Amino acid sequence: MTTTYVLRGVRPLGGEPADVVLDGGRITHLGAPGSATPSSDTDPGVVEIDGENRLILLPGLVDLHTHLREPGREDAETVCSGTRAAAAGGFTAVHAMANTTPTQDTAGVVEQVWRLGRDAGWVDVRPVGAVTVGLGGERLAELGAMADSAAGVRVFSDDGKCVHDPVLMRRALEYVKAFDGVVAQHAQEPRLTEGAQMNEGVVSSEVGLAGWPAVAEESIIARDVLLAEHVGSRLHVCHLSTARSVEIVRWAKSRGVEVTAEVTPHHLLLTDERARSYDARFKVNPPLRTEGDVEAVREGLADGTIDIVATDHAPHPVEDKDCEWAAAAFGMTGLETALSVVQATMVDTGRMSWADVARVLSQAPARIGRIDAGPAAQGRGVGVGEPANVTLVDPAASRTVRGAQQVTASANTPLEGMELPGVVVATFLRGRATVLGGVPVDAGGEDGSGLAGRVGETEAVAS
Ligand SMILES: NC(=O)N[C@@H](CC(=O)O)C(=O)O
Ligand SMILES: [Zn+2]
Ligand SMILES: [Zn+2]
Repeated sequence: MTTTYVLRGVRPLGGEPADVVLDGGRITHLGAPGSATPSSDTDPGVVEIDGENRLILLPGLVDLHTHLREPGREDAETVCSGTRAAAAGGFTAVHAMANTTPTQDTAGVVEQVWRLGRDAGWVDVRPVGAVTVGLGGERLAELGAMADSAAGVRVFSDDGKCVHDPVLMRRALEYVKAFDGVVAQHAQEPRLTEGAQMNEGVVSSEVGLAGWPAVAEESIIARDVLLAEHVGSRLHVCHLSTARSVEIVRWAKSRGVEVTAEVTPHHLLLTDERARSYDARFKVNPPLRTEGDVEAVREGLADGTIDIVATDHAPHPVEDKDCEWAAAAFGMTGLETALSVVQATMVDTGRMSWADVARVLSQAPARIGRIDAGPAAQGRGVGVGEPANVTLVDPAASRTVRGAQQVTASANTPLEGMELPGVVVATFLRGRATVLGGVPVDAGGEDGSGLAGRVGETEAVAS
């Protein structure tokens, strides 16, 4: 039995209140409050949720940059735990980065990750394919075979490492054109960042940690937009973090280069001042930058120079983070807090509307990853007839972030103890609830069979 969900008095994209019905995996009704006819009084297959004219209905969030760690580092995260965390954060699709062990550089490995995602049933998992064999930066991986596999790879990245050889980068850009793919570059000139631990600047010299100059990122982005223009291909810039990176992308777009760019929630919120604590939760690649950089990435996101927010969710086990700064791993979790950080930095500051949030966290990432078409389309909005991939958010609620209480298997959040606005109340994947009452629904598989007995939680939402 599948459940019909009637969402009463919800605000699609933050607009006027409406009634929305999710039935048979699709949005079947969107009308004025009171217009939805299915009722739980007369039909046991109907669950009603009261949005109280406050809850915001967004298209399911799509992450272009997630590290799920499986295969190889299941102690940090698995496809199941990571995608469950994604659903809790309001996501219905994630792109799983290729820096696994073994590397996602063959059709076999990307199909394995894709299958694990499908069996877990929390979100659609779109594996990213490695650009080079083993992320070694020497030989192109089998890009075509990964594109043609069941996983249907469209995004290719050596993330964690930079494709620094310009000849290889050029070949990759040329190659992916054949299947409308995109190369997502981790822009880090390796020679300029040898031994680097944090942003190079006033703070790094004061705390005595080796600095990582902004130009190490900017020089690669500048080179890559020129290469993308030269070969007429699509380039995506991962986790852009400096003011001049924004300037370069703005310039490239003004020339018509097919470049897109992402910023992470942590680069929208935090600065390198955090490194003064020597707390390795703030150690990340690229590093947290300066106040001026934070202002520039916010401005770039608001004016469309930066296309999307991507989490770069990078879980690490406690022994790899709770140690001396220099010995700690780079990376922070982000799936469960991304939407709240965007609300805090962009919506509550008046820089962006909720429709803009839908664009940068769902529609644009779905388009870049080419998952905005086909039967399992994502990021298409909340119109009648669209697949029922939607997220219900309470913008007036807030919570205090506790890494140990998050759904992800790792606790390395840089937001520990921070109070953030916005709570994901419910997430639906093709009409099946993956999260209800703010809690993941352990349904398992596409049939939603696990939903029986969970209706009580739904009533808690409605009351
Ligand atoms: N962002 C990080 O600091 N770490 C990422 C790699 C990456 O995104 O470059 C990881 O895989 O841990
Ligand atoms: Zn990276
Ligand atoms: Zn990453």
